[in-house]
Amino acid sequence: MASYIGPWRSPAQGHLNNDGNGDSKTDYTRWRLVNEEGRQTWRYLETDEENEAWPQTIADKYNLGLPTGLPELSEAKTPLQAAENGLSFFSHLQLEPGNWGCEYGGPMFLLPGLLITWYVTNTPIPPEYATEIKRYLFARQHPEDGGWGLHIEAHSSVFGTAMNYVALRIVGVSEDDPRMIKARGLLHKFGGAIYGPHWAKAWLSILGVMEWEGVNPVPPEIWLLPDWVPFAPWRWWIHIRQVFLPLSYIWSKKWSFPLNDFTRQLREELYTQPYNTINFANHRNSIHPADNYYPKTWLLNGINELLVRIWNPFLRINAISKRAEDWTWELIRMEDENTDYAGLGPVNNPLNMVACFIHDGPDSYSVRRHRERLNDYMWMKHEGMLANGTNGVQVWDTTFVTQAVSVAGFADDPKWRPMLLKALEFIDDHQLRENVPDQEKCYRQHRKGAWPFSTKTQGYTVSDCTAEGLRSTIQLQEMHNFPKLISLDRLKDSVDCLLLMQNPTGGFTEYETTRASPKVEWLNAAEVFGGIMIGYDYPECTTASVTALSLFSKFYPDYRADEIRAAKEKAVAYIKRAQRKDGSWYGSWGICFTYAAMFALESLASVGETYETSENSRRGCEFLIAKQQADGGWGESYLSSEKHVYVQHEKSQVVQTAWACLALMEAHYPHKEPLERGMKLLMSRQQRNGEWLQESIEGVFNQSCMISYPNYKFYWPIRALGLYSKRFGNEELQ
Ligand SMILES: CC(C)=CCC[C@@H](C)[C@H]1CC[C@@]2(C)[C@@H]3CC[C@H]4C(C)(C)[C@@H](O)CC[C@@]45C[C@@]35CC[C@]12C
Repeated sequence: MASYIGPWRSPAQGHLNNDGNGDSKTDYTRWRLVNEEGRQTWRYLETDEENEAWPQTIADKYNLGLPTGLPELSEAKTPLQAAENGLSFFSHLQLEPGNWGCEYGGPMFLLPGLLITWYVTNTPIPPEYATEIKRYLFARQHPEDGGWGLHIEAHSSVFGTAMNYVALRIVGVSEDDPRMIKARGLLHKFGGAIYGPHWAKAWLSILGVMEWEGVNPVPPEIWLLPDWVPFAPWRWWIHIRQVFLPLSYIWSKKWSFPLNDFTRQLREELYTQPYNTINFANHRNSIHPADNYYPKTWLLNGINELLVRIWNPFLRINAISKRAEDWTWELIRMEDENTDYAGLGPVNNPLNMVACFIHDGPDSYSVRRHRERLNDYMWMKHEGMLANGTNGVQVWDTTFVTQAVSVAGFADDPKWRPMLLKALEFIDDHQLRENVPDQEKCYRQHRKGAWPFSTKTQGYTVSDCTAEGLRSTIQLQEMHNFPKLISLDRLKDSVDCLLLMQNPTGGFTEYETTRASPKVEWLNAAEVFGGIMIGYDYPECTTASVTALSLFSKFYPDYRADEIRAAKEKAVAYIKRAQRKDGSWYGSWGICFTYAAMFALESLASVGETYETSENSRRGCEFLIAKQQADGGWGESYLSSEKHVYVQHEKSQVVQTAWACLALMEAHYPHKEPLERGMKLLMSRQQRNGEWLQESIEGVFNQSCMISYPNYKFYWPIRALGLYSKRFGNEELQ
């Protein structure tokens, strides 16, 4: 049977080991994380000379799961000693430009999209990548049923199984491999790939193993709607519109990779009946219940019917389609140029590459630059190679590390100053200094003064990243006397930027102000994600903005004082409205109620509302106290995010214990005993070299998809342990 042999250079056979499952494994001592001004890529050193000349760093070893050789530390007897031991370990993981790096995996639909893109654009996949991608995907296959889900902890679905099956075939795994037989068996039990959601169908059509008739319409003409139309696409949530954009271009062209032996073979594997006998048009709306997290509305189904049965065959006018394609292409080009082809994220970027391949041709600059840039999304870990959810977590992590050191009381200790100075330099380097050219034309939010989530190259404003960048800078420069690398004017720019991000409701969205009514959610075609069509108010983004603005006004009370006061008042009113009857807040970006409680209670405290003075603060604390487990810890399942109710995790989690304790301490919760028990749990899970081990997944997006924040297990416990000692003294716990 045919199987795909990629256009790769021959595998570096001498460097392949066996991973114990019969699969080959690269030599992990040859991998290096290259970090050029925050741009992170992994390199495999082919020759022994190179390998000797360029030793692995501790961070390389740690990220790869190799022994770091870091020593055992003297046993921590107090929370402060535990915080210091934690920082001691974590400081070794700082990278040369001053940031911290980490995996940002979790979603199981990113890597297949990248692989399909590489395949259809004839991009060589380095053999060491292929070997490690194989290992990662098999490591993440559910052993019970052979499938994959939406994210690493999710139940198997058609989306996860069909896409990852294809991914493994692209990297050269035989269809006769017993694990593939099992996966295919499950896929067939689900009814085959025709029961996948919209995005799966679109990717498979691009690869040429599904027909475009099976994909609900993605008409580029919608981009020609005047801007005043309440549901015009520029008003949609940024990730959805930036994915819809290249997809609409590709859909309009009905572009598919030309059939070859490999894709012909895949067509036989993905379905339960011969490919030529499938009426794909009848399956546009076929979706397995395992994938149907958010069923499409009758309105969207009705629109799709009209588009397919009337508009497409009879009313679609070539001249208008051409204008729409030209305009979508112009927007794709602007996104690529504004991000130096790094893109907003790991779904729109590969799709943009396919669009460039179609428009500019295989050897164009745009395709070549995308080819280089897609590597920015790849990450190596002990299980193999995966695709990250962004091109890194650089700014976000670095700001929280500096804050943890400050809150824990270590920032004035000369021992930590070189580390902090480098971190400040990184934060300085990645503040966004200019708006993008033609900001209005490409519908971008103001960004001068903002901080992004990852790097300045990606360059998208994120409200809470801006807030945290501002906060870290003020802490280091004003409270701990670090050099003023970031001028007051630049701090003012970031405040201006934040103020521009507030919605009339008082709340803050993450990337942009809300541009449309929640009714646009009726047009959500994704099926696997909820709350994705517009930018909503988020408690985390709002509370982080309030906390940062409060700190800014403390040091610079005269700058836009009335506007900041008014913005904070409106924001606090929103935070109180968003609080549920039981005292909790639903967290959208971390799991879940525990995460939101930390940001909410801290922001209330920043405006003087604490347990003693505020009913909202009190209710927030009581909610958390009721969730503390017998072992002193807190643990919340990712199912909270999906179900919108608190779901207890079977085991207390270090990260959530730190969040809950920080929330209570920031709110000045008056009883020490629950906090002491929380500290004991954090200390009991710490290893002798100061590290904490990975537990369950920490982050989420779109309510259903989980995403990893591995550095949370370091800086949140350090911050909590340190703050505890500040509040209650440096005594041994009984
Ligand atoms: C196109 C789709 C549906 C998937 C691609 C993934 C992205 C939607 C998300 C991957 C990273 C996210 C989660 C990103 C990460 C940081 C958060 C945050 C913690 C700063 C949060 O407080 C505000 C929102 C975030 C920016 C995020 C939004 C969604 C992602 C880009």
